[in-house]
Amino acid sequence: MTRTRGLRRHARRMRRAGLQPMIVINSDDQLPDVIAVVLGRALWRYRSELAPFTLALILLITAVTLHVTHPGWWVAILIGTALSAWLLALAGHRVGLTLRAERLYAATVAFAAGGWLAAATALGVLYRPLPQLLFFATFVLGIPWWLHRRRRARVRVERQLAAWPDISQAIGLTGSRVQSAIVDLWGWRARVALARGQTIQDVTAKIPALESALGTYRGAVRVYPTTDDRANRCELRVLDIDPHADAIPWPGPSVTTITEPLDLGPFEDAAPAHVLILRRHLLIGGATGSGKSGGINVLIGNLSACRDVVIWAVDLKRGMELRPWASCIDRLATTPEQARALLRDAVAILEARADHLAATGRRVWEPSPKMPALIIIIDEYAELSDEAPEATGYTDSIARRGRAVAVQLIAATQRPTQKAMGKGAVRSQMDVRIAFRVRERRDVDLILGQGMLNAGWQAHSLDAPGKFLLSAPEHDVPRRARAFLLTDDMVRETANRHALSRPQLDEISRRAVEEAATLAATAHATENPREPEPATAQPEPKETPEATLWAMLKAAPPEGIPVPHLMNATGKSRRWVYYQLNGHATAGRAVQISRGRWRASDHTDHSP
Ligand SMILES: Nc1ncnc2c1ncn2[C@@H]1O[C@H](COP(=O)(O)OP(=O)(O)OP(=O)(O)O)[C@@H](O)[C@H]1O
Repeated sequence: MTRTRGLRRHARRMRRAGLQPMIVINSDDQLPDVIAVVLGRALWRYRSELAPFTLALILLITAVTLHVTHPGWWVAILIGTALSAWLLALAGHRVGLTLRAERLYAATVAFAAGGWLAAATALGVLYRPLPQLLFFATFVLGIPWWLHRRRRARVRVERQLAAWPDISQAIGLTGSRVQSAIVDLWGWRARVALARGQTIQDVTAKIPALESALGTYRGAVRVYPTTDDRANRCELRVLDIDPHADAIPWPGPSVTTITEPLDLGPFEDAAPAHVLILRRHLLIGGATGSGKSGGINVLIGNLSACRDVVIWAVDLKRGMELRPWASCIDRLATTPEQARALLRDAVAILEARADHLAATGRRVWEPSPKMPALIIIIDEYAELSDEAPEATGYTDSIARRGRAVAVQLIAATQRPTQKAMGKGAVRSQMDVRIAFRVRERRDVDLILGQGMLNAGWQAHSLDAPGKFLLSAPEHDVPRRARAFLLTDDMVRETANRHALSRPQLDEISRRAVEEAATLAATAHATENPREPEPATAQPEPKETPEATLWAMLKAAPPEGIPVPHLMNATGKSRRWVYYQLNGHATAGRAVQISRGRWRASDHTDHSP
């Protein structure tokens, strides 16, 4: 025994000297003892991979014991098995089984293991086909275990952390300790306690050595101060996968309210690019094909899940980009006239809200499902300036005065030159800037602001679609991020899911829109006594709700008009709208095109 301890000490000394320990055995040495040590270490090191065999062995021993001592316990085992499988399936997330597949797997294993144990307790382990069953089940149920990505990642991290004393010594950070570590989707992060006199700068200087010692790719290790800012602690971020190597599928909405920051996609170190957009205007710029529309999809995907936001949009490319979201967009303008009317109404809302705030002695509009924020998305802003230049006066007002009343702009454009952005203050009022790849270096300053290129915001060097730089009050250093990517199916599915839960504009805003439309109609009638008012998305304000609904059904595009639009235009409840729609459908006057979308039937020429 003393000899073995001596051998171990010797091996440790050699390892410290940088040599591989070599075990020398002569004929009269204590061979079984050394083999036991090596075997024990291997069993311990590979304990995770061996877990299915360990479980099978435990079952076997337990079954043999119980069959001899308490064969009648099989009923209790069976009840316990059913109960634990059921609990794992239903409440497994409480013990860290976050995915449904993981919970189902755990429940299946519990059920199979418990069922076998009950049978073997009653009948004996040699009762056929119990031995064969145990053998095959170990392998079949072992496969998902061996292939499970998170388990493998955890084991890899555990091994790297176990080697930390050696690693820290090899790179000159002797005495530092890993206090805790978390494995996530992209790799792992650990809190490191530094030895006396070591600083975070010492660790940063050792990053290349650390990457080599951990066997990662170059650029995979980041070092940050800890949140408590202690000088003798740091956070180590180790990436297994480069988060920007491939397109990153959108995981779904990250918010349900605009009062929380939403997640646009990960930065290079996998930290989420969270940005708050409440009471802020957004400018999105980038060359064609750089991913602007993808970025807008992420924004709308999140906003569509917020019950305290009404989305309006202007898409003068005939609605090509934004139409897939139509069921979640309360009002979509696809022609210059509609855009003009939409922005005019937005200014009317802004003013009505400002009056309301002044009258009630409040400073800002707090969005809620009953008093939602209004977000106006303008895709390709330059087209608006070109085709409806007078409408940019409205965007100017919104940009300057919209924040407090939560009437906000999200404008996207390739190059936000002064000409493209109209003459007003829109560009200078943008609080959050998102720069996708630009073609020319000088475009960086156009999107992000004067001097940003020289300050290191190199948007011209972004090398893949969807990559962007984010400038916002909480993001003041240039860090590359990559937007999530929504496939067409994801857009369709998300829009369908949220279409029915979209909020309506509040009473104050609705009344402001009606008044603005009446004023515009009166002004138009005065200027052009014979011509009718050009068609806009809004119906005649004086019509009855029934007539408004019918007019909108008749004017609906082939894909139908969303129910929230009908609710908004008529000012009636969902129940009322559906009651009317059912009446029209029964009479053969209206048809449901898809979920929540209706139009007048093709064969009808009679009004109700
Ligand atoms: N986040 C992303 N991750 C990976 N690929 C992306 C991402 N966003 C966009 N792409 C790819 O780049 C292509 C162009 O993207 P997108 O249409 O969003 O660019 P754009 O800047 O809006 O272009 P345009 O100004 O011509 O409309 C898309 O078809 C898609 O394949």
